[in-house]
Amino acid sequence: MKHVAAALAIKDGHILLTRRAPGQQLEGYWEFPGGKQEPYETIQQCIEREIREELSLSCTAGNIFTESTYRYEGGAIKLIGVLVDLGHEAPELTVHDRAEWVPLTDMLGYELAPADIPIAKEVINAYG
Ligand SMILES: Nc1nc2c([nH]c(=O)n2[C@H]2C[C@H](O)[C@@H](COP(=O)(O)OP(=O)(O)OP(=O)(O)O)O2)c(=O)[nH]1
Repeated sequence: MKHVAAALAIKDGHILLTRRAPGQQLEGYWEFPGGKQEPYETIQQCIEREIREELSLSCTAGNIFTESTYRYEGGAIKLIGVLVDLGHEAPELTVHDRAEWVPLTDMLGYELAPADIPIAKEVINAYG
């Protein structure tokens, strides 16, 4: 199964969500920044690389918070939510068309990628 790292950047009651751009799989859905784990990297290295590539930010990834398995038409993924401190710099988007710091209590009002919903609920329970 494909392992996908998802950055859970939580700060001051908000979380960073990014929107998948036109032309991508799951276009228009909001998600946690991140991407597929390469075989040579840890989940933390994967998050740090994806944050650099997608948001042009450097960060240190922390612990795994939780995981969710979801079966899309194209195959199943294991989405691994990793806590990350992004500091206060503004992201520069390279693959997404929007990014927003969303109040935790509003997160479920965004059209999240289906695999993200159980993780979002756990984040709200723990931090909301
Ligand atoms: N990055 C990220 N991907 C997610 C989330 N939720 C979710 O279902 N996914 C899915 C979308 C993609 O099918 C897969 C992650 O792949 P990716 O972000 O590298 O996107 P991609 O497949 O377009 O990348 P690529 O083949 O072009 O390398 O996981 C999420 O919160 N963050």
